[in-house]
Amino acid sequence: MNAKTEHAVASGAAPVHLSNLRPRNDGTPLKAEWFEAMDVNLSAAERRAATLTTRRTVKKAWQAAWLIRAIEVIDLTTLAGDDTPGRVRRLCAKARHPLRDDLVEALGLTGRRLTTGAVCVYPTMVPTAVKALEGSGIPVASVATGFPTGLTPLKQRLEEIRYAVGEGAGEIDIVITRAHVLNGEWAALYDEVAQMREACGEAHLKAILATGELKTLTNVYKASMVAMQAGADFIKTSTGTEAVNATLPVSLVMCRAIRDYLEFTGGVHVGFKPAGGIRAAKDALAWLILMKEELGDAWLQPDLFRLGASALLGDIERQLEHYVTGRYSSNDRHGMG
Ligand SMILES: O=C[C@H](O)COP(=O)(O)O
Repeated sequence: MNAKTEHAVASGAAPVHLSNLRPRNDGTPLKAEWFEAMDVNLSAAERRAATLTTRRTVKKAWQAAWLIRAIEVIDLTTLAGDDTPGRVRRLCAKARHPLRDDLVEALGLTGRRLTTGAVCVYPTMVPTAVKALEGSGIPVASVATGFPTGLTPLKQRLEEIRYAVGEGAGEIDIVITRAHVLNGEWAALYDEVAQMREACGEAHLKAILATGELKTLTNVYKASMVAMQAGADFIKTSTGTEAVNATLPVSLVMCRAIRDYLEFTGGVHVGFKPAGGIRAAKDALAWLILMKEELGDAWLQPDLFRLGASALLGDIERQLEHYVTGRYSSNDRHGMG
């Protein structure tokens, strides 16, 4: 790599300051007038989403810089029934050192802090992750509230949040009750998310809408708005277990809701997290383009944007290796994530 491209990689992915977190979203009272008349046009959303990746392409050095940024916003995730402390420790080691040393050096990033945005695990794995990430500044995110369906009594769901926070999780990924959306029970949805936010204390709350189960994009918009009014710091597409997980049209609608909320509140920034099935580096680029086009550069930082993914990092590393060496290596050279 020559000096010019090295500079593009290094400067395109400026260091991220985790201590500089955004203020929490305090929410608002439930305001149905902000969403009740909304009717999202499905084909218009699909058309706009399809043009995003064709109108803007990211090439060579800038692509490498964007992939570095993608690494910095990954919530590196393991949410499997056979998770063990050993697997979580290996994932945390990968979060601390997401790229091989030879690639870091070839990309001109030696000495620069490079980690994933967070590590995301089940509640009982939080203590292991907290210990493994000690001193790294990488937050531990925990799913909670009966993930992935949320169909346990509210009392238990709130207790689960308090448990994860008590064990050191700085971020809580909650799931909503889909039935509240499907039945138009907006006050019930608002109350549920508001109680969950309260149970989070200082921890940031990401509200998983499970958009693949909400039937319409209009429901996605309304659920997004209600979750933000109830104080969600992030809205997140999916658990990774729905039949349909993160898609660009759904993400577009959620970004528009974030933009409207910013405008209605006079400046409250809410983050966005697509998750589920995001495995290819080119998908990560598509979502970064969406954020830049729809919400602007502030949403290219980990305090306002995360990619929830268990298997994306391996492909990003593979693409960066190709950028540096001109060759592809086999998938099994790129370990967890
Ligand atoms: O929240 C993150 C998702 O569970 C990850 O889904 P994935 O395993 O399809 O990447």
